[in-house]
Amino acid sequence: MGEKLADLQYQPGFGNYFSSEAIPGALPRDQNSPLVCPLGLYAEQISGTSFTSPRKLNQRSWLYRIKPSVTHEPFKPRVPAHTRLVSEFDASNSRTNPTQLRWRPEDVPDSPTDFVDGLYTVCGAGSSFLRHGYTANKGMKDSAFCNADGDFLFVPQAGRVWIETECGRLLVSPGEIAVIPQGFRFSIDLPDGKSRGYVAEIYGAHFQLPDLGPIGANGLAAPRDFLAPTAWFEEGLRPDYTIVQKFGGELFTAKQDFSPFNVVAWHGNYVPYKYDLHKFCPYNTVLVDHGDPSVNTVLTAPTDKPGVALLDFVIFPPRWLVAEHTFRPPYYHRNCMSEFMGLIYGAYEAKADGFLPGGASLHSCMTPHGPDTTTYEATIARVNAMAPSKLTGTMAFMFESALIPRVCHWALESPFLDHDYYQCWIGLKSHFSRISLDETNVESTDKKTGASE
Ligand SMILES: O=C(O)Cc1cc(O)ccc1O
Ligand SMILES: [Fe+2]
Repeated sequence: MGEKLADLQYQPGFGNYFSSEAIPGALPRDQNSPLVCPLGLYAEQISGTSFTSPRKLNQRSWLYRIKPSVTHEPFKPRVPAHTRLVSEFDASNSRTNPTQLRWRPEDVPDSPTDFVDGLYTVCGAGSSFLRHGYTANKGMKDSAFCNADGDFLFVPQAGRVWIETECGRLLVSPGEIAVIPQGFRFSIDLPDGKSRGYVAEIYGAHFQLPDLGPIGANGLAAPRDFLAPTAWFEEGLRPDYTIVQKFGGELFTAKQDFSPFNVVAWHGNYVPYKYDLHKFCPYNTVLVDHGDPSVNTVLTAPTDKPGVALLDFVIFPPRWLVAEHTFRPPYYHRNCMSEFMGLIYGAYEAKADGFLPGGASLHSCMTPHGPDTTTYEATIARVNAMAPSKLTGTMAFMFESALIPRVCHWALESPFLDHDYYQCWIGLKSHFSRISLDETNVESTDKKTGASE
């Protein structure tokens, strides 16, 4: 594994037309599909958008491989069937639940579990948007996974993942994310022996960088910080290799006698990629009021309605808090969008305890939520000492979606479900007084911080 980890090369850029050769000269120069390809390779196109999608949305890549991906035995339903993977959400496997839900981190199992076995669905909607988690303690051996249904956004939380793909390899550490678009075959190994994380799956859309509007041309996630792999291939016989294909929410397997990672060169703009969340350039309040979390959007998967996301991937990274006479933690709110949150490390600003790294919370459409009692009381106790402060050592994130998720039965019955979650708000007491103290507070806050002088 150490040898595998060394010297990984990436190509920077988001949405670029990349090209990469593991052997110089492997890429046809003047056309995509020559009569005979250089080095005797097969040409194969992978289309991530319909052929006729508008040019600015069109995504496809050309792979030049030792054998084409079609060379395998027929697909058969996978045995054993996967019990915790759901994609058609209905009353048989899930229910809606408007209450605030929170889960403690799942344990990584003791029994040998690779990424495919360790992938489980927490919640989702229709057949169009899902959130999964995974826990794994062994690499995928002689097998590759292919999601024919949609794109995977990986958010490892503990333990790195080594992802071999048809375009090359990605090493993804907690604090980084990776996107494996629909249809790419990939295999996951675990350099640290085990890994746990979150996965969002989207159907029918790909991730884009958000528009920056009045922020301007720079800020948030910079295109050059996204890294695509460079061509890498395996050759030779692999007598018992299995392709596991998720297709219509069900798993199928097919045997072949070679590695699917046999692409010697490729070019195109449909690629897996990774991004280090620590490179995010956050924008934030510099005078008053807590801004909406959309300002921290890393990637967005749009719906047809302008500004309405199938999935926004939003982060809450380390940053300075400087707002004056402002309640700095998230405000209390209800949202027509549904919010699934996870914590990669540290503590989240709205929850003093109970929201643990590796855990998750779900505040569905119009379900009220906000800071817990401890956070609220501690914040207003500091009303006269609001010096600039830095949030450090934390990385939380949110999958925010226009769809209303159904929650899988097993997730509602899980021993990791925190039945006392509601208690964190029960202690919020009335501070109501008919005589407002606001004006005096404002004045003393500004004087004490010195920040506005
Ligand atoms: O609910 C949450 O903690 C996420 C969130 C954070 C924030 O700063 C503002 C709104 C919001 O939904
Ligand atoms: Fe929220």
